[in-house]
Amino acid sequence: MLEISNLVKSYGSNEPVLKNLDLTVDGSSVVSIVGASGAGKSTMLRCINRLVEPTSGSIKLNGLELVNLRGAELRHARRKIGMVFQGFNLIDRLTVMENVLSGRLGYVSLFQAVTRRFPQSDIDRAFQLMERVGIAHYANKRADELSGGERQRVAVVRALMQEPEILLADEPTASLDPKTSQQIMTLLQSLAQEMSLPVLINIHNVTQARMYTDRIVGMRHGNMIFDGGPKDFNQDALDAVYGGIESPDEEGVENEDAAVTGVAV
Ligand SMILES: Nc1ncnc2c1ncn2[C@@H]1O[C@H](COP(=O)(O)OP(=O)(O)OP(=O)(O)O)[C@@H](O)[C@H]1O
Repeated sequence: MLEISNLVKSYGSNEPVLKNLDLTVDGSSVVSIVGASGAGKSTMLRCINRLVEPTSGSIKLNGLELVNLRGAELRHARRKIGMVFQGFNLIDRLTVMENVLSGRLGYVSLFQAVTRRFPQSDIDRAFQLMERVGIAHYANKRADELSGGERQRVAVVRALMQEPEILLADEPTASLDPKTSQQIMTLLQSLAQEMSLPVLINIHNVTQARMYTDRIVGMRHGNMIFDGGPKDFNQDALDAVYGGIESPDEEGVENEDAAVTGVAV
């Protein structure tokens, strides 16, 4: 379970970009974080894995306070936080398997890491997960030979190799076409269920947030101004979150839905 309370983040002496946020997410929930550009979505996600230092407040993952951890304790805690990015963040010149195994770097010795001698149990788990997401046949291909959707699957498997207790996804579908985006969202939804893994997704596509997540959190100017089910995220909520600005992906919704009818994942 993730428990965020009174989270504040200010960059330098500027006005806080996160203002006393509270958020609790339990196992297997898939939560979308929506909001206009600059609302603070990425900052919140990055405070959780401490890529950004919170100014004050508390972030607990399964009871462990993450704020103020240092050194080895922080490295150990980070192993339990998987992250998936818009740009996939793979190492292009390495194979799919090598990228996937890099998810174990926090668990192996320096010697094993440098010589890339991973335990057989890691290799077995890598194949198991690659099978699960449909990329096992690409194990020996270079990462840069894959399509965007395939690359994001590699990134998801790499994150799962960390044996995470939470998965954070920062606009995981923003670089993908509509059909592939839907496949990735369905995949994240299924994995959350199968692994009892809470998943937090920063997403600009409100249609996908409504379709593929259990809960939507709406942010505006660093405040959480909506927290509810997809059905409750109606026009009023949309207007409140986006303040009359058209949300980026409300346009063309019908086309997108039509494009993905019958997609199997
Ligand atoms: N490293 C930084 N230094 C100073 N200000 C920052 C930094 N990172 C983000 N900000 C500011 O914090 C605010 C929130 O940014 P953040 O990236 O969290 O928003 P967001 O909701 O994720 O936006 P987007 O949807 O465009 O990614 C913005 O005003 C941004 O300019």
